[in-house]
Amino acid sequence: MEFLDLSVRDRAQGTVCLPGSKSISNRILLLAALASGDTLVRGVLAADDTERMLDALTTLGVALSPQSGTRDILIHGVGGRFPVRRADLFLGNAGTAFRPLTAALALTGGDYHLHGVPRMHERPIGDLVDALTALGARIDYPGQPGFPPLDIHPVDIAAGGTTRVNGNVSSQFLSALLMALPLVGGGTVEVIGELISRPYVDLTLNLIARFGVTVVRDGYARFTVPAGSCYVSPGEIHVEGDASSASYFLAAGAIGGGPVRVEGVGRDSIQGDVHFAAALAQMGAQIEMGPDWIEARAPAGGRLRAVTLDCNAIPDAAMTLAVAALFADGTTRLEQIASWRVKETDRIAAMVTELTRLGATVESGDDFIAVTPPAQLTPQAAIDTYDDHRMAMCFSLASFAVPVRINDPRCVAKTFPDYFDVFAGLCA
Ligand SMILES: O=C(O)C1=C[C@@H](OP(=O)(O)O)[C@@H](O)[C@H](O)C1
Ligand SMILES: C=C(OP(=O)(O)O)C(=O)O
Repeated sequence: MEFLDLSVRDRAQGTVCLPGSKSISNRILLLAALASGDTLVRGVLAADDTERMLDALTTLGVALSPQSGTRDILIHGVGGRFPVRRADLFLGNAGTAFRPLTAALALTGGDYHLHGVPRMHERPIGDLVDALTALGARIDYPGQPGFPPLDIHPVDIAAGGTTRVNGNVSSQFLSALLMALPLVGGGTVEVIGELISRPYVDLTLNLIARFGVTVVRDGYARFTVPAGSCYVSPGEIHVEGDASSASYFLAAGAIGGGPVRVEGVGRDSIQGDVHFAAALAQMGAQIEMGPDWIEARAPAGGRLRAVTLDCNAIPDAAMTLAVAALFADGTTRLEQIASWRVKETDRIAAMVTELTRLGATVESGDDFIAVTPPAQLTPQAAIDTYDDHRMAMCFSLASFAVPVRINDPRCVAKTFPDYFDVFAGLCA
C-alpha cells in the first residue's frame, strides 16, 4: 500500500488559499445545469466529488465550457430537463452528487442507472427513495434494498405534491428533494423527526434562492417550493473556499503556534463548518475573522483545553476536533455525531482505532466519541485511512507531536487532491 511519512513539525505558520467548497460546487453545478440561461461558475473545486458531478452532467447532455487557466466553468443550462433520457452514471463516493441527482432524475422522467464505489453501495438512500416514491417516482434497487445502486424509471409527476422524509440519517435527502421540486413546478416536504446537519439545508436554500426559487418554510419541519417555481441563471456565481478543508489548517495554527490564515471563508460564509473556528476558540485557540478569512493561533497559555461539544451542525469539521483533542488537556467529548457511521467509512469506529494507535484513551457510543490524550503520543504510528479523505487530512495533525505514517494518502482526492503539499508548505 502507498503511504506518506510525515516527520515531526514544531511550528505551523502561513497563509492558505482554500480550494472551492465541495458542497457549494456540486449544488451550483447542478442548479446551473438545470436553470434556463448560461451561468459562469467561478472557483469550482477540482476534486473527485466534483469530477463525478461534471461527468454525470456531461453524460446527461449538459454543455460545459471550462475556462482555460482558471477554475471557472461556463454551464449552458438546459431549462429544467436533461436532454439525455437514458444513461448509466458512475458517481464514485460523492453524496453531494448521488443524492441530488437521484431526486432530479427520478422526478423528471427517463431511464437511469446510478451507481458508485463499493462504499457508496453501503451508504443508505432508502429514506430519499421512499420520499420520491410518495411523489410518484419509480425507483428499483438492483442490489440491496435501501442502498445504491438504483434504477430510475420514467414517470409523469404532478406538480404540488406533498411528501415526507426522515431527517435523522442525512440532511442530503431533504436538500435533494428541495433542489428537485422546482423541476416539477413545486411541492412540499415534511421532515419526520429531528433534522441533522441543518446548516447544509440552509446552504441549499440559500443557493436555490440565488437561482430564483424562494422556499417557504416552517423552521426545519416543513418546506414548500411555491407552485410555478423554476430555476433561472444568476449569470455569474462564485464558489466560496471550503470551510471543512479550512479546519485542518486552523487546527494546525492552534496546535503549532500560528498564525495560520485561511483565505476564502470567513464571517460572511454561508457554510456551517465555518463555526469550527468557534469550537477551536472554546478550546482556547486565538481566532480572528474577517469577511472572507480566518486566522488561528495557539492559546495564550500554550496548550488547548478539552471541551464537550454538540457537533450535530458541523459533522465534517468535527473530525478535526477529534484529532485536535490529542493536544488538549483533559477529555474532549464530541456528541451528536451518529451520522459519522454512514459516511465514507464508519468514522466513529475508524477514529477509535486510529486514535488508540497513537496512544489515546478513547470511549465511544452510537453517537459520541470521548478522547483523552496520553502523556506522550506513540511515535511512528501507521494510520489507516479507510478510503476516507478526512481521516487522512485530520491525522496529519498528529505530526505536530510525533512522526506519523499516513496510509493511502491519495484518498484525499475526494475533496482536496493536493492537501499534503499545501500542509507541507504551511509547516515548512
Ligand atoms: O449537503 C451536503 O453538502 C453535506 C451534508 C453533510 O452530510 P449529512 O447531511 O449526511 O450529515 C456533510 O457531512 C457532507 O459532507 C456534505
Ligand atoms: C460526508 C462527506 O461526503 P459526502 O458528500 O459524500 O456525504 C464528507 O465529505 O465528509
